[in-house]
Amino acid sequence: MELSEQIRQVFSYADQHQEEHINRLREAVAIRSVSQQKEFRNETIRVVNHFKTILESLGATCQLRELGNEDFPDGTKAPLPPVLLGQLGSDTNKRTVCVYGHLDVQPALKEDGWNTEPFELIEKDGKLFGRGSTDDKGPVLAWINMIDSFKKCSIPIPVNLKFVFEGMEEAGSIGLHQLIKSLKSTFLKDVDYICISDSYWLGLSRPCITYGLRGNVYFYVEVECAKKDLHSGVYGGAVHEAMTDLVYLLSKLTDEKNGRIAIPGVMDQVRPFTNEERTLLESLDFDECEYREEIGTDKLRFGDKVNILAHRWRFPCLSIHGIEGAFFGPGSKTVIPQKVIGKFSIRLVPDQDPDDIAAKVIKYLNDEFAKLHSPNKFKVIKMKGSRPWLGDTNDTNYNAAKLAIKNVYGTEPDMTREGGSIPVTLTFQEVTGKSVLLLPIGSADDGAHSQNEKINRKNYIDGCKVFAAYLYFISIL
Ligand SMILES: C[C@H](N)C(=O)N[C@@H](Cc1c[nH]cn1)C(=O)O
Ligand SMILES: [Zn+2]
Ligand SMILES: [Zn+2]
Repeated sequence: MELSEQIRQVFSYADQHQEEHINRLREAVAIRSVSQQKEFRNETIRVVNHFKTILESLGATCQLRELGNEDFPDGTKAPLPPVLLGQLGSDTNKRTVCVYGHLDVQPALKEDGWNTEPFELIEKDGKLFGRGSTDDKGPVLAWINMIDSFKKCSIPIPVNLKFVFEGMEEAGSIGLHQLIKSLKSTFLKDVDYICISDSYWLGLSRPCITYGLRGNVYFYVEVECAKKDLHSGVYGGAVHEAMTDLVYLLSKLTDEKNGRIAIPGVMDQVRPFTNEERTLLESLDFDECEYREEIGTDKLRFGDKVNILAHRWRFPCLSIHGIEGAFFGPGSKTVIPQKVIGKFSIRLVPDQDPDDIAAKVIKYLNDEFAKLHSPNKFKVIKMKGSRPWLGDTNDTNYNAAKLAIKNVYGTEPDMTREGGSIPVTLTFQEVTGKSVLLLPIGSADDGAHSQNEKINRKNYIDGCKVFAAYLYFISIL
């Protein structure tokens, strides 16, 4: 099925106005909307207002929905950024597509190993470097560039659009689930399809459609041994050190030889791996060597494509992220930290449930701590949880996306799952009863959450075309 001449005009406009579209990304990247750090909360609020102004300038009607405060473990509070709801078009003869995206980003400091300032968009060799360039400000702006291109060409957008843009996704989408539920019979009532662009291609050149996400459950393990940090020459040998207890506990989370999760019962709800899944994974265009090189490692846990992809997407994994309170700077400080907080999370797959997994983790760590007979204060806290999601790939939403990709890239997309989490995806599906599609535009090597995050100029500009073509096919299928 071919595109109309009008959609081709929109494509030409996007090609000819690349610099304007890149400037939009430059402005957005410059807003330090780091949702996990309280000190940037004003910036997460500012970014939502920034996108409201852009949407309104394109003719959308917008409203901000307040979500109240975030409560922190230390008893403090901070206001949550509002959620931006937008609407463009209300023609009852057209279908309505709801686009979700997030405007917050992961933390980033130049000292983490960035080659450039993370909150300054810098182009080098066709790559646009900057925090949020691919996750998720770039893809959200590709939707906006698409609208701008239709408007400037005076071509009607073939569907009605609704937007749900939030500023807390990287911090677990606090409060958003309740809001989505409350919008069921109002804002979301007439939505026919939902589309999210917040995942990545499997490789560097072949586009994908994503139909599955892992969930996530995040834990803090606190151990406290003293009322202040201690000199290890003066107190070492006399105290039960908090760090020693914590390192022991963290070492008990996975099996030391193969890295499997060692918490009893955690694997019970994982669906069996079928031959059909194996065949699907075998068919995908994925280069193990390219993946290994991108990571910068000589050896992965598995040497073959099927196992690598299965363990990225459809089996759970446990990652230890850091230790708050531990000495980490250069030099050889001889300190015994007073209190340390180990941070780890487990990515979840169907049919695991975050609350059930949390209960198992908390019991296990309490049992292991009891074995130490330590006098230290000990606490395990479940911080946030999100459920895994699987979509149905054989409906108009997915067919429109497949045709859009075929028309923009001249190739069929790979059908992939994603190992990351977008907490609100399943909530959208359950509340609306409508199809949710993940339509990534970024490449596998974009480095979301990592140093030197980027989006390729070509992916950013072509993303706008994919979205235009997708809406066209939604309107005619
Ligand atoms: C896939 C998406 N772009 C993403 O990066 N999601 C985050 C969301 C998150 C943060 N904490 C828990 N979930 C992710 O998968 O880490
Ligand atoms: Zn992210
Ligand atoms: Zn994201």
